[in-house]
Amino acid sequence: MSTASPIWISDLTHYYNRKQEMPTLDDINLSIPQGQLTALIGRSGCGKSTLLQMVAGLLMPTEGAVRIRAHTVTKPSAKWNMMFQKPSLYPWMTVRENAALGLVFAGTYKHKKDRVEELLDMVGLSEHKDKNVQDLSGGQQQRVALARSLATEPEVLLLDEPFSALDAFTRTALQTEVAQICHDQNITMVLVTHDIEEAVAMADQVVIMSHNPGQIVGEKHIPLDYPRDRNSGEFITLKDELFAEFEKIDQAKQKKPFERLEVPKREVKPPVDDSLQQAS
Ligand SMILES: Nc1ncnc2c1ncn2[C@@H]1O[C@H](COP(=O)(O)OP(=O)(O)OP(=O)(O)O)[C@@H](O)[C@H]1O
Repeated sequence: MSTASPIWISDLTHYYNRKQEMPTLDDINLSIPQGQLTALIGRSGCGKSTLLQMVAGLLMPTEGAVRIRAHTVTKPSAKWNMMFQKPSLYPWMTVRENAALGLVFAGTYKHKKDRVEELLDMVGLSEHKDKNVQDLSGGQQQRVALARSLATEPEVLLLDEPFSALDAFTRTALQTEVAQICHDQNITMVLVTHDIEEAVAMADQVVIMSHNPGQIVGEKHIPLDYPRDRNSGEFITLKDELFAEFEKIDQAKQKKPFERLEVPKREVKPPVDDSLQQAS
């Protein structure tokens, strides 16, 4: 089982270039407790992927910092794995070889071969392990990417719209499975999505962002057990409440399209100031 870590995002502001009047991300403060499943939702262009890339260490903020456990994130790490909309597999390799890649790079595959086998079984690919990944469907390829992400026993799993290219049945199945796996293995998950139903299906906490500038304008706790019944009254009510929240934000933005919305300052105090310490 992984030992998941809390994420601290403090006073984070980002400009992609100096000519921008409004920052892409504006004074983002967010703490994500250990093992929590968080969804970032917001309209296209509000900065969700930018924020996720900063948590992944793929992009540095103009101001502020992301910390995972006691480390300031300054570069990618196998401890926090990212999954994208496209599974980015090596087409000439088999399912097993692709799933093992993270371990091969870490030099630990020899000792952890069994883990790859177990994960491929867990994600429903038992019969496909020796196939070339090109011969799999999109959903199966995304399962390979999931097995590869989990093989290195990440503390944090970062998902950038990972299921949006899949058909509705596969998408629903993977949403349920990934949430259950993260929940069971105490992995801290951050999911970027446009899809309110996906957020309610997978997350413990939904963070709502607005655009121009990208701000956190709301947060909603989803107090439902896993696996979740999408037809239950509670599920539908939570989904409706999130839609209503979204509409409220849209109306506020229509009145002030390029202004900050007034939201209470969120206080996030990371436990230690270790800005010189880097994650390995
Ligand atoms: N490399 C870049 N250089 C300059 N601007 C960028 C870059 N990447 C993103 N942006 C801009 O930053 C803003 C936020 O983009 P981002 O992709 O983070 O939003 P998003 O909420 O994830 O959008 P979507 O839901 O459509 O994927 C957008 O206005 C986008 O055009």
